[in-house]
Amino acid sequence: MTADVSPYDALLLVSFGGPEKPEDVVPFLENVTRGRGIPRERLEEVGEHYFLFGGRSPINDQNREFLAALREDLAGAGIDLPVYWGNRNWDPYLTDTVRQMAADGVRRAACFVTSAYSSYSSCRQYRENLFAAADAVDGGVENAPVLDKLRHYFNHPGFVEPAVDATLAALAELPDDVRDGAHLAFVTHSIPISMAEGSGPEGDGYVTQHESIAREVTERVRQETGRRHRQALVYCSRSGAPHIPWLEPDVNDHLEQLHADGVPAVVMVPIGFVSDHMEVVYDLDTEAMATAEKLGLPAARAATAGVDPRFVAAVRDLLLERAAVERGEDVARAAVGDLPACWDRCAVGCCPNPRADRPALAGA
Ligand SMILES: CC1=C(CCC(=O)O)c2cc3nc(cc4[nH]c(cc5[nH]c(cc1n2)c(C)c5CCC(=O)O)c(CCC(=O)O)c4C)C(CCC(=O)O)=C3C
Ligand SMILES: [Fe+2]
Repeated sequence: MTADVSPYDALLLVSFGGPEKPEDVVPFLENVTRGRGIPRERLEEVGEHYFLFGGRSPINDQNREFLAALREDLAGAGIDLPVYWGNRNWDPYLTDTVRQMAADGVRRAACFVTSAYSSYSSCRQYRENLFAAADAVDGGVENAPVLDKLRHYFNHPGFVEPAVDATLAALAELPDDVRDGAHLAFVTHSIPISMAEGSGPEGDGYVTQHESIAREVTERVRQETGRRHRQALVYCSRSGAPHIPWLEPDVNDHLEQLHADGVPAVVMVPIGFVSDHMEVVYDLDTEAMATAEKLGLPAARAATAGVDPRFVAAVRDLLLERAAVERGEDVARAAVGDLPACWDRCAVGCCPNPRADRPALAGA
């Protein structure tokens, strides 16, 4: 593949956003949960997670690092392309960034979202955010840059290989006498079951995609260690009203169960997340680690992809792949595991909005 990025003249990093100081926490939570029926007690509890870390989420700094790494990677490959960054829930907001892109004369940008899987929250909602940002440009969507969302990358080798190495490193942290019997707990964000059922073009995409990668990482770990560790997909960060069912088991309940079953140790592998943001440093490193400690269950947590050079290079690969597709060329799409590489444009009914039909970009 050549380093031809045409028809793109910019890359846009799209992320969730997070608060940076204590005064930001409540307005940030209001942005996230506007119109979503999250109980007040849950918001107060989550606010406390942020206050425990000084009112500052790590996510924006992680995106700044990722941006710097991306720019370096592109420059190193001889690609001269401006890289922008915009968030759904906090400054820099996508609407401001897309306005700036329009003012800078950007015509067509490839968008990389810091969320690897299908679901309303992790895909269509970002597509709605992209539409709203384009629509907020003077003159509306017609005058805004064309925004193409790059395909899901949960099964891109640049995302999976760092997870394998991180799992091996976490296993190595466990005491020698419990390592071989350790279970792997692959962790991702819980979502409402109705949202999970509607995810992806055929439904159940969220769980199916995670399960595929959990199996692939487990198999690659076996190839390295000669051990087939038992594994399960479990969930963190359940929100919403208690009467609405969300994906289970919760990681803490899972740890209790492992302990009750006599499992000697566990490695938590947060395959649902691309960096060590609040869900990871609070829900796993703080809360789930406390559960493991209380149980006397040796536990280690695998690192997320973060700025691993292979993950950063995966963004370049996805950009060049999509650019070639848009130029009408044949491309080989990198993918590992038992699912094929994902589609470029989401199907019409993919990951429906549970509340309202809002316009979204980057669909068929
Ligand atoms: C699938 C998924 C991902 C992974 C994909 C992706 O990355 O997009 C994700 C990531 C994140 N979620 C984050 C934070 C929050 N998520 C919330 C609430 C919710 N998340 C949901 C789903 C997801 N969330 C859902 C269905 C809700 C209920 C409300 C709604 O229907 O939207 C709430 C409200 C309080 C609460 O109820 O927990 C907060 C504060 C942060 C920032 C962390 C930081 O600050 O470091 C990140 C990266
Ligand atoms: Fe979330």
